Amino acid sequence: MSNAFIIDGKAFAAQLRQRVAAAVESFIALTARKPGLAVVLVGEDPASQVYVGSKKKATVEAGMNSFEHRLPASVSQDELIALVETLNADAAVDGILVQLPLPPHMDDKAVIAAIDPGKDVDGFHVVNAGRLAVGEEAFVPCTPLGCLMLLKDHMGDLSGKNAVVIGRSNIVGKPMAQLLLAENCTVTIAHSRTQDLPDVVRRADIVVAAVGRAEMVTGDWLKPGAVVIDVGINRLEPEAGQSKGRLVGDVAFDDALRHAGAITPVPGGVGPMTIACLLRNTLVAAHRRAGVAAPEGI
Ligand SMILES: NC(=O)C1=CN([C@@H]2O[C@H](COP(=O)(O)OP(=O)(O)OC[C@H]3O[C@@H](n4cnc5c(N)ncnc54)[C@H](OP(=O)(O)O)[C@@H]3O)[C@@H](O)[C@H]2O)C=CC1
Ligand SMILES: Nc1nc(=O)c2c([nH]1)NC[C@@H]1CN(c3ccc(C(=O)N[C@@H](CCC(=O)O)C(=O)O)cc3)C=[N+]21
Repeated sequence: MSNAFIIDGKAFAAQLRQRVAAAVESFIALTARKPGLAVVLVGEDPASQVYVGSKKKATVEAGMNSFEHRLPASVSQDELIALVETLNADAAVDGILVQLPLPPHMDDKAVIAAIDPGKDVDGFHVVNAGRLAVGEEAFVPCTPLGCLMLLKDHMGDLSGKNAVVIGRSNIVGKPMAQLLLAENCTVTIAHSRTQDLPDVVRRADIVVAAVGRAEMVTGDWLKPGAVVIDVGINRLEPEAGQSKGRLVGDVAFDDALRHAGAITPVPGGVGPMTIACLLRNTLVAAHRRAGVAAPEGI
């Protein structure tokens, strides 16, 4: 089999960000204010600091206000919730993102529950998860939304396709499965207790890997021609003489290339789409709060 098509998430994300930036200009002309995204980072986790930095840069580049709140890891859950409530009440804030994971003394669920569902641009609040599950308009988590955009762009109609989602987290696997189901796929959700995972994956026309295990999915697991979306972000140990290890996905990329029909790379695949979809959700939140129609097809 010839080499798979490489789905360029970075390029798709750049185009989406341009559409968002154009829509931001129209929003400002209409309402005389900028959409605003508040990002809350608790603690000093270096990977989280990098993500928050790139979110801020992308937000400002799209013409939106970025409000960054960095709190020490020692902050209490009540103090964090008090900050979230201040942001809920702040008219300049359209979207609120509390960077996960939170320090161990905090309960993610309680903090997410404090976010106004209308400002929950991560789509993590139970109200948004419930709306997605029953097919009502919802804020959809950015990573699965970005994966779905790439799939539809590459494949067109997804009706009747066999889709296997590996991973069942509330932020990636479960909402990804809901989105694929809404597109009329036949969806299987695999996880750490799944038996014969390679055989399950071999039946899939679409594979979404969201596990967090470096290069777990190998080429021989794939049905020839399958479309593979690799959500995993795993940092390998540095090689001799290097300070940083390589970033790899949950799929053994070079091996999968020889079996898949198409595949997203890591980096440059799903990651940039997550950030672009965060801007997209913030734009939509701003329109809803202002009571004006959001542009079509964003
Ligand atoms: N590109 C991006 O924008 C983003 C990337 N990520 C990355 O995606 C990956 C997944 O993230 P997230 O969903 O938050 O991770 P979680 O750790 O919350 O979930 C991992 C899932 O994988 C399952 N799993 C673990 N081991 C196996 C195994 N051996 N076989 C089958 N399933 C297994 C777990 O099963 P069980 O439920 O049974 O424990 C769980 O459902 C990570 O690498 C993360 O860094 C995450 C968010 C955004
Ligand atoms: N409340 C919350 N919302 C999130 O959306 C959220 C979160 N918490 N916690 C952490 C995860 C992870 N995540 C990523 C975003 C962008 C890239 C990304 O842009 N990756 C680049 C590479 C980046 C690099 O080089 O390190 C790429 O794949 O090309 C990756 C991962 C969002 N997350």
